[in-house]
Amino acid sequence: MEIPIKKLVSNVGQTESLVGAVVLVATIYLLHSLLFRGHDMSHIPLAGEALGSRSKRLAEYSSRTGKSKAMFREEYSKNKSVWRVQTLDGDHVQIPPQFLDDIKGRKDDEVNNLAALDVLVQKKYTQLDSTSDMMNHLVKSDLTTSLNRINPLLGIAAEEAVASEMPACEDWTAINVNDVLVRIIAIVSGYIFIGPELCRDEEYISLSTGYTTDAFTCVFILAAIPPWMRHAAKWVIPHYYRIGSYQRRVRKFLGPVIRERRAAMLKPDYQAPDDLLQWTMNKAHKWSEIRSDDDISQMQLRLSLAAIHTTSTTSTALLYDLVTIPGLIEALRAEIEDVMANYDGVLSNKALYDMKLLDSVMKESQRMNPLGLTGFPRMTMDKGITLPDGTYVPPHTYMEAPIEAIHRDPKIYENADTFDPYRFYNMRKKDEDSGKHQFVTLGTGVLSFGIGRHACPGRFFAANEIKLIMINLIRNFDIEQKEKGPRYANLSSTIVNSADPSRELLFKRVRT
Ligand code: HEM
Repeated sequence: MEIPIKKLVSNVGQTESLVGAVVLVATIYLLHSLLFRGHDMSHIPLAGEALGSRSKRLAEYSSRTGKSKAMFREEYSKNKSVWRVQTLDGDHVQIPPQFLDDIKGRKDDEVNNLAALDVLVQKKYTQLDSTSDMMNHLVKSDLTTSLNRINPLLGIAAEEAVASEMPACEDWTAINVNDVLVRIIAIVSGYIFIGPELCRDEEYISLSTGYTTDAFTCVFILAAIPPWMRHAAKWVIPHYYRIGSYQRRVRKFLGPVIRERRAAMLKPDYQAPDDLLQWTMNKAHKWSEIRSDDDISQMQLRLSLAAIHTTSTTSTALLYDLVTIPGLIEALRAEIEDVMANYDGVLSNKALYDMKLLDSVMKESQRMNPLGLTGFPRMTMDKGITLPDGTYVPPHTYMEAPIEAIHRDPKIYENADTFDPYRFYNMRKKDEDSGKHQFVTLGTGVLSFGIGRHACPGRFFAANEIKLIMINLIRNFDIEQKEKGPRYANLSSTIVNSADPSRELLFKRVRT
């Protein structure tokens, strides 16, 4: 067959360009791997070494059939010191409980939580901000210290939100409890974050719940593809665009409110609202991170990211646990009625403190079902660190604690795989003075709120919020699992260990 000379010349040209391109890419790749090769971590044992290849280990880590959970538990029981898990984002070093005190005591320029959170939320590609100094300050110094004062408001908010969001349930009714809880928690949190009127606005509910869902869907999609593709890939992920749209919408929603409040604050007799938006406005001038009203609005979105789905998924997991333990709902109802009678029906901070079975069940549920297989994300900074047993962890290494496996450690807990509603209740009874063993108490045995300086500052608020919502659900409804059998399994893959949001529970009203 005759090949036209022109086509031949052009094919040769194309082939040469192709070869040239391949050589160029290969050279860049080689140079990149030589110049920016990760630090040597071969002295740290690798999880799944026996699988033989990186691709097999990655497949196991990201399988959707709970293989990563089994892997974390097995490696945890095998290793005495730190060990590594291979991920698409490099090796993640796992910290056993005996080193947590050492690491939590180190300064932020040695091990840093924000640098690790940036990796966790794929900030390089998503530009997502998780927390900030001012947000921590507001939650610690304004929200938590106000709990005595705002608890009655939180009680009203919880009662109203359960009443408005739960269907009538005159007979047994199947409900996707996670969907309902997300809305209830957005409204109750919003009551304190932006006030009783705005928290019920559908735009606020959509912003405060949707932002996290879209942001984390984007993060999970990005985390599942090789890093070199992420910058390009993000442009075809619809959730990526939505992150920007929430940021624009919150500006439009809260901008006029902030301006109105600021104008009203000039009037001498103005009673400023007692909510987190107002506390942010009052202190904005002291924080360099707040340069405009827009920054104040964006703070509310970031707050939702930290506060709403963490609390709703914790509550969903708790309800899934409650319904599988015969007699537990009745026992909790009896405790609630007793304590309420002692406090003339007022759900004060102290009354909630006295609901010790409820508190114990919440902590046991968190122990059995932490939201992640790992927690306590920390990044080593420029120098790397040497652990108490002499192991060196190089600079810029992502570290975390295998918290699900720690929570099931038989050396820490008797019958660690059994849900014991009275576990922490009994421990608290024996050890009453120390304040230990409460839902909000930190320790190396239950790490769901982290540990140390950067542990969750919102846990006191979350504890009261969950209690108040549970009190309203338990007093008003009988609750059962829809599909009989074992507790609904968690969704588990990579480091995720979330209550399955698609399952239903049955509710029947017992009190009108
Ligand atoms: C049950 C619900 C919640 C869970 C399970 C939870 C869990 C966590 C965890 C694991 C951390 C990281 C701790 C560490 O790295 O050591 C954290 C940090 C944080 N949480 Fe929560 N959280 C919850 C609710 C809340 C709420 C309601 C708020 C706000 C009102 C909040 C605000 C924060 C903030 C600001 C940080 C960053 C702390 C820092 O960087 O120093 N959280 N949370």
